[in-house]
Amino acid sequence: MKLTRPRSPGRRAPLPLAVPAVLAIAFLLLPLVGILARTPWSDLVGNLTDPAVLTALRLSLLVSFSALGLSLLLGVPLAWLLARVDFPGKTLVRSLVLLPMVLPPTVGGVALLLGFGRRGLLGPWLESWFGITLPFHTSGAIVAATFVAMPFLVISLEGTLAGMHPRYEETAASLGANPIRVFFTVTVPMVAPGLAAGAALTWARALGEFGATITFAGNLPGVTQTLPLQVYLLLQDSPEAATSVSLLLLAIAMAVLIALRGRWTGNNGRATSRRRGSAASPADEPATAVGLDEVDTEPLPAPTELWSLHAQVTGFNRLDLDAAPGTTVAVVGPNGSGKTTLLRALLGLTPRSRAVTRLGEDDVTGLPPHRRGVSWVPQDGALFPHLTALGNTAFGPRAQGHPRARAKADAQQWLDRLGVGHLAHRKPGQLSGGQAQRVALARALAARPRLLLLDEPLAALDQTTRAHVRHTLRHHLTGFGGVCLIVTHDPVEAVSLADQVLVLQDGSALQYAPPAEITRTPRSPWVARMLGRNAWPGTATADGLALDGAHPTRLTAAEPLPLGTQALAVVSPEAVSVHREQPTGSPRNQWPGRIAEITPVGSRLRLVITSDQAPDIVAEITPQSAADLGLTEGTPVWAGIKATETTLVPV
Ligand SMILES: Nc1ncnc2c1ncn2[C@@H]1O[C@H](COP(=O)(O)OP(=O)(O)OP(=O)(O)O)[C@@H](O)[C@H]1O
Repeated sequence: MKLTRPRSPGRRAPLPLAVPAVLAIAFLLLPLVGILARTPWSDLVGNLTDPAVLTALRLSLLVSFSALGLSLLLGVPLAWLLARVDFPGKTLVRSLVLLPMVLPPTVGGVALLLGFGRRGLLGPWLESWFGITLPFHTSGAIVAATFVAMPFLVISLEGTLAGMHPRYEETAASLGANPIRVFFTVTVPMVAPGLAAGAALTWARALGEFGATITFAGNLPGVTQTLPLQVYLLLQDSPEAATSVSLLLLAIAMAVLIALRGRWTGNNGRATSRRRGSAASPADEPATAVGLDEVDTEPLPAPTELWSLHAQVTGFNRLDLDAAPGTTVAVVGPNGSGKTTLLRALLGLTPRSRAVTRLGEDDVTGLPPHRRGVSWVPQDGALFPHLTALGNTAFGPRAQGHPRARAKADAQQWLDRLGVGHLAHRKPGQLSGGQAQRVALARALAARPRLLLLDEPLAALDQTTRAHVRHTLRHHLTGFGGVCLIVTHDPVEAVSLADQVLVLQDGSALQYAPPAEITRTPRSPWVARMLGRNAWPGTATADGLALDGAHPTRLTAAEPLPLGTQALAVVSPEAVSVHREQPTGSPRNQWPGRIAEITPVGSRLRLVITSDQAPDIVAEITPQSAADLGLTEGTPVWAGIKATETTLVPV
């Protein structure tokens, strides 16, 4: 059955736009139709196989491919520089690159004469030092073609490079690849579509070059007379032959455009990884919890090497961090508190924070990222889209100099351990979110790091998958002999994965303690709220806390602090009792309020109670109690907290 694309409503072109648009098409088409209409088809073969035409064709191919080669040699580094490095005068350099595209080619030719001609600025030097004379020489035609064509390569590639997120290259460096290796094994393959598009356009432009060539290199048959120059000559003596050669050039130009198909305009399906969580082919298995756990049976080897972490961080982050081998540290903190900056400082990737870092006995502070032994898994995994899961995982061992076969065997082992060995041949775009996370972790571990940095490893996963991948992660981190830092916004992740929790605020460590201690005595309202607890700041009184803020409330606690101590009153939501009437008796702290929100949390309901007399109170009750009390949003209630359930934490 033939499927037709449904017409979207309201897409009909308005007449005032449609008419000039059709005229524009006719305007572009008519000259081309003219060539087709006037081509002497019977003499076509004869015209195109004329020795002079063949010589010009050969020369054109030589010149255009040489110009392409020269453009690649010079233009690729230039595009990289423009896309990746900030330097003074960058805008000027970019304008300079664009100039030959807008300059009349004959003016370009004159400029080349004045630069490289016999009497130009550089010409005499070229002649006396290297014996090179560009004008009236094939090399001159190549220079002219390069001058006008190279901008196409630079502009196209710069756009592609700018669209490629640097985290791929940074991840590659963290796996041990030096900058040259990163460029050739990650950057170039990932920008290949843009590079190919730019190269094809550059070649086509060089093939069609006329004005700069005739002005700078002259029109010498067999030396500088390329096809376009020959068309110009033929037009005077033999217009029919000129039409035939024009047709040939037209066919070549059309072939290039058809091969590019929209890549020039950016619809090139750039080599970026697909969104996580969506399977690519019907053969893809869904990332079901069952699927994930069933394959997760491979036992882990005991860590063979142990690496502690000692870091003194200055700059935006100001903290000292010490962790024993095998410790998993959850890094938590509000947005902008410096979690990612801390990770990047440990990788040596940011000047915003500097980390004096010791891993085991080795000081890695002065080492470039690829020699630190610090593996980084960025938020989306940043799997290289052009490599299979196996290729991705073998990347680290290969970068560290292991032979291909051994690197692959090693990679397969790691994939097996993480339960994704059967997906080794898949490209990242064909993996589900959970599978991709496991491959990213396998890749990081296969690089045998001394410090592992995971930036929100589970953020992109849905709740069910997250629970299972978390379980796997915990399992696999037990076999890791270095320190692992996990940035997370998820309290469950922090508490269940980590041995220590590092709480950051404005770049500094607010608290660094085991999860149980953080849960029991959070040192900031933010952490308490993140962990789902009530935390109200205030000043210690004789029997509790005078709460800060607009509420004149005093809170009674069973174990008061010395008078005047600044402290947080921490109360777990389960300890808040909710009543429809003012409770008599037990709770020492009780306030009237209203239910502002009801949200399910697992098998319980979380209530937010607002009150004129106290800060917002979070309570957790069973759905049965909520039903018995007839609670809905807006219901007036009384909240009660026993003095024994109130912990005071000095801040
Ligand atoms: N390249 C940069 N140049 C200048 N400031 C930056 C740069 N990168 C981050 N910042 C700033 O540094 C601070 C810390 O940023 P960072 O990304 O480390 O925070 P974060 O804790 O990871 O935040 P989030 O939870 O939102 O990811 C923020 O105020 C941010 O705006």
